[in-house]
Amino acid sequence: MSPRRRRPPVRTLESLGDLRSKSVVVRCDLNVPLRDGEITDEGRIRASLTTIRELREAGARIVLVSHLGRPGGAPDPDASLRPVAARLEELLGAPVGFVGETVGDEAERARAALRDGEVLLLENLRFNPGETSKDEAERRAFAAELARGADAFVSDGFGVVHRRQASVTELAEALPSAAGRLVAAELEVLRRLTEHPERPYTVVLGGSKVSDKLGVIAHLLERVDTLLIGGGMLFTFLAANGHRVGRSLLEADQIETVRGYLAEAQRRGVRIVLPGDVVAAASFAEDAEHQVVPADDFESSRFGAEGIGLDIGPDTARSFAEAIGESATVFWNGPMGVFEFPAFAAGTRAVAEALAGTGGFTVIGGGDSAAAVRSLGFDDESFGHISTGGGASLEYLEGKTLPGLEVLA
Ligand SMILES: Nc1ncnc2c1ncn2[C@@H]1O[C@H](COP(=O)(O)OP(=O)(O)OP(=O)(O)O)[C@@H](O)[C@H]1O
Ligand SMILES: O=C(O)[C@H](O)COP(=O)(O)O
Repeated sequence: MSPRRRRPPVRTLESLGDLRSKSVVVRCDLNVPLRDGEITDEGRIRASLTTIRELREAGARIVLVSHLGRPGGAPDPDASLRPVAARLEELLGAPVGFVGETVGDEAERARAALRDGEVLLLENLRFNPGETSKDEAERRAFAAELARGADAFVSDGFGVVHRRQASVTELAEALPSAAGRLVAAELEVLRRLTEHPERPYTVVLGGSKVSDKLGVIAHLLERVDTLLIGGGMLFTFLAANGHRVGRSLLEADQIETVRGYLAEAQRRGVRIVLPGDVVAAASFAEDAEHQVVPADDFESSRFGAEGIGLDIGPDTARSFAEAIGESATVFWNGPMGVFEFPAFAAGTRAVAEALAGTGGFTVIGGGDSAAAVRSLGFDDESFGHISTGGGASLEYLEGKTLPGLEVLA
């Protein structure tokens, strides 16, 4: 097992001293799922409230910044934070100003006009190329614009602490900075998973950010007893075992890597459970015709090589539920299928039920995973913890140094 560095604690709000009449920029992760302009899960907005309320009570002048989606450095009306400002205002029970730009004259005027305890949300950070630039100087320049006129920075977007982006890393370096309450609370739970996980320890992986998350597996193999693979990720595993997967999500250039994981798991005695059956659909659509097929014969469905895998099958769901039931600790990231379409939500529901029903310590990580369990009718109390960060919590569990936490230590 690789040596486990103890991570230094992050600075908390107390380190910033008295914030009355101070201009405080708060990085939140308000990246909520939207459907036709409607917020379909407001968990991340609710999770941000504790810090905002505390700063209001402290009399700070609060400038909130966040990203939404991946608009690629240019304005995109479909990724505007305006609907989020409206919902935040309702949940906070206090006015939340909004300006349609992140930096510029209008933003500067609105920031300067804030009075003690008032809240302003700026437009999507990722409309600006400097936010996600690979060039450190560009990120630094954008962070300097965000920092202008501010006295302090609070990092509370747990979902992005694994990103080296201007509002996460360079902004924290530009101002006196500390972790907000959400980041601190998330770290407390995740520390329990990394330092003393009760065994057997099972990790369930799914979702669609396959290339982001495959790499996590190498590190998880050193730490877990069982890995259950569903969601978009499973098809790269099936391909690694020599099976055809039609038009399903596939990272062809990762097949060799995945073969390496399978061999390594065998060497270490880690159980990787792959689906025995999957749901093949005629197309990626809510009302697509579909059929359950053996995972090792995916193209045997009536859609042949045109089929696209959108969920794990019922046998797989049962075997995953059984493995979860036998575990003392379970971490789950990524839906098992395209749960947004009811016809392909059964696998995700089965896994959620198994987590809710086990006596073990359960943690769900990820914006979409959290949205999935809530949309299927589970309440947050059914699970040990629902983390707002998908990629972030996984990278934390991997043992990686997260850039957004390093700058707060
Ligand atoms: N077989 C599949 N094919 C395509 N997409 C899938 C499949 N299974 C699940 N998905 C999609 O995966 C998406 C969620 O994946 P993602 O990796 O973003 O999850 P998350 O970790 O919970 O979220 P985040 O990383 O954004 O916090 C869902 O929108 C779901 O429809
Ligand atoms: O949804 C997430 O995991 C966070 O909001 C981070 O988004 P990103 O993967 O686009 O950086």
